[in-house]
Amino acid sequence: MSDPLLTVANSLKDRARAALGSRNLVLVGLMGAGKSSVGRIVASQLGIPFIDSDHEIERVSRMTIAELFAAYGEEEFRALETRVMKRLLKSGPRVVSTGGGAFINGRTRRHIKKGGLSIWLKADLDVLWERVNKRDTRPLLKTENPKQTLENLMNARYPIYAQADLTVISRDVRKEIMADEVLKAVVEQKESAAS
Ligand SMILES: Nc1ncnc2c1ncn2[C@@H]1O[C@H](COP(=O)(O)OP(=O)(O)O)[C@@H](O)[C@H]1O
Ligand SMILES: O=C(O)C1=C[C@@H](OP(=O)(O)O)[C@@H](O)[C@H](O)C1
Ligand SMILES: [Mg+2]
Repeated sequence: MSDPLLTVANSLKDRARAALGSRNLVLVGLMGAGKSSVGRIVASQLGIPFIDSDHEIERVSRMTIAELFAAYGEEEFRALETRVMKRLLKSGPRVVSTGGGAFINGRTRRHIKKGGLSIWLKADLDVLWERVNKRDTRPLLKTENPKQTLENLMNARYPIYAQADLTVISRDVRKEIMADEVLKAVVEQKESAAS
């Protein structure tokens, strides 16, 4: 006998997959929002490839993000990020998790708008801080007061992330639940576009 709960779960995946079509699903938002970890789950649920743009940048440059910032500075990093994103978005469907600054860069944002459905994982300061303060891999947070830096980035960037096609609130629930909320948002945008 089929399990009714399983049937609902399957149909959410199938409906989200159908709604996405050949587009890329692009996760944007601040450091710690869960783009990399939730994106991986969403891709596996949809049965399509997952790419994290930071990992791709590290693979092609054979350097870590921290090394790239230290050796070439943020401007060069952004130029490389733009090139990598442009290439990743040429074909789909894929789930592409971006680094937090990608959508803020005008050129990269235009590539995202052209090549994908963008989704902002929006979180409040305390949620982000709890997550990012456990690791020191993020060069932009190597400041005297990293929590204040994060808050400044929130103030500067949130109006721009708000231009994403969809928004999902990233909260302290399991990553699998966040992934389901992303899938639901994809389904709902399709249904509201059709009505
Ligand atoms: N929903 C969640 N619940 C608990 N921890 C989470 C959740 N989402 C992400 N994390 C953790 O927060 C940290 C940052 O997540 P990550 O996916 O790297 O974010 P981003 O790519 O947006 O910077 C990681 O350690 C990750 O395991
Ligand atoms: O917000 C940013 O400008 C950055 C976010 C990082 O990615 P995550 O958002 O995945 O941490 C990484 O791309 C780099 O450290 C710069
Ligand atoms: Mg990430």
